[in-house]
Amino acid sequence: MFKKVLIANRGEIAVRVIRACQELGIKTVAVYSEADEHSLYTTLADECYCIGPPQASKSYLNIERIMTVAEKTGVDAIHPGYGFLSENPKFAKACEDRGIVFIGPPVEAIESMGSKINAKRIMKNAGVPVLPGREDPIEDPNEVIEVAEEIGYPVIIKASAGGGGMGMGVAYNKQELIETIESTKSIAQSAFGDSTVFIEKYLEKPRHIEIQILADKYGNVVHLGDRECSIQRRHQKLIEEAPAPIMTEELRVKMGEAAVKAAKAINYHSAGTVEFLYNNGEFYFLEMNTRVQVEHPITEIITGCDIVKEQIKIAAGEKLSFTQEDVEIRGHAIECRINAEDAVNDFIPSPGKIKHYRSPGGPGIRLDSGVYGGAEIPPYYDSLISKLIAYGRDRNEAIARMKRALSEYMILGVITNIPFHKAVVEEPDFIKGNISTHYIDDHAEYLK
Ligand SMILES: Nc1ncc2cc(-c3cccc4ccccc34)c(N3CC[C@@H](N)C3)nc2n1
Ligand SMILES: [Ca+2]
Repeated sequence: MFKKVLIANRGEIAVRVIRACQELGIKTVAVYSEADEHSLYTTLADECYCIGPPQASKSYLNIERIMTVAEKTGVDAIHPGYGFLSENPKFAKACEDRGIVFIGPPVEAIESMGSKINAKRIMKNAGVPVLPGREDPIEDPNEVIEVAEEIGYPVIIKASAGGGGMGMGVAYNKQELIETIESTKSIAQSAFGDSTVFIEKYLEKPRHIEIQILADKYGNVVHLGDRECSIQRRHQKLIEEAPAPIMTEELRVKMGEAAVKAAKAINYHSAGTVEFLYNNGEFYFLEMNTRVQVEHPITEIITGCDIVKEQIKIAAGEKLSFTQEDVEIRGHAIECRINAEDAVNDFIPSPGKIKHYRSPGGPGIRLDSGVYGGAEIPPYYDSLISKLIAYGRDRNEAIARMKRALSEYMILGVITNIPFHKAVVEEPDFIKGNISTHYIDDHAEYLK
């Protein structure tokens, strides 16, 4: 097992990884920018080093500075968390070149899943259901018009180097298709330096259901069930839950098998998530995320599995200590992402100093927080303050506990989206489980 690990991240996920390391008896090294000098995670780590000014490009995205600290402190491994360098193959490679274990998947897996066209082609060949369309780059618009007519409008044009909703355009007819190809190509070129785009059938109101995977370095792959992540705004998830309200035992087995097949197809190891679109009974591969995700705690709570500890053990060369038969889903968990943003004012970020802070608690409540009373929320990074998770024996109990915890949670000094979350957990459609990726748009009036 590792003796010392560097956490190349900040905020609540840095706290989360430090906690997992402490439980495994591993020493921790934190890195921080000048904006995070007095943050919670730096006080919990055994050692901490400043790696630069607040701008992410000069700190949390600066591979050389992180490597310098890693080598100076003699760490055995680096955990990238999520975001920042977590899905950057160059970072994973830089670790390996220095004999430092990257706590994540093989470099090749990060690379292949980073190309959405490549990922789709691999999954289709592996027998994983994919949306109708083509898995090769669009060259000749006329040929694409034929494909669009074959699969039927509406169609969606997606950037292969995109992901998480960046670089997508929907076309409802031939005219729009030609325009959408051009506009998506130019966005892709300027955003990712790669104008490769592809076409697929557009689903009007799908649900976003994802499967959590754990795979060791010896070919053992298990899934830890499903999560519903449809309540998003501009591709930023706000509320996630496990299991998905529409999930049945039979569908979970089918989606779980597809996700395990996907992981095996790319010789995956570590924690990973296979994202699917679900549409009246059918599900289709969307993307594979080669990192631990923000919403991993809801899966931890209903399975009893510590995903971050499993990741560390896998990276250290241990075999999975359980099989698929051992995985049991019990109860229901909901996560609300608590952001320093003003939901009433178009969700604009609201950085600043937390003047008063009182955490919720009691039965079924878990709070993964990156802050404390008096902490500064900097404007340089995403606005996530903490994740409030409520567990119940069933979905109604989880909702009742979330409602209670949201009313207990007090954060004064910055504006948060707690009022938004309170409105959602009382909204009739949400309570009935009638949610899709258009939930927020469809309930904008109610959620004001
Ligand atoms: N063929 C087809 N049909 C409908 C889709 C709808 C979305 C989508 C669009 C808007 C919000 C979403 C929220 C969760 C999941 C997907 C979405 C979508 N996304 C959004 C982010 C990226 N993961 C892909 N791809 C789609 N692809
Ligand atoms: Ca993704």
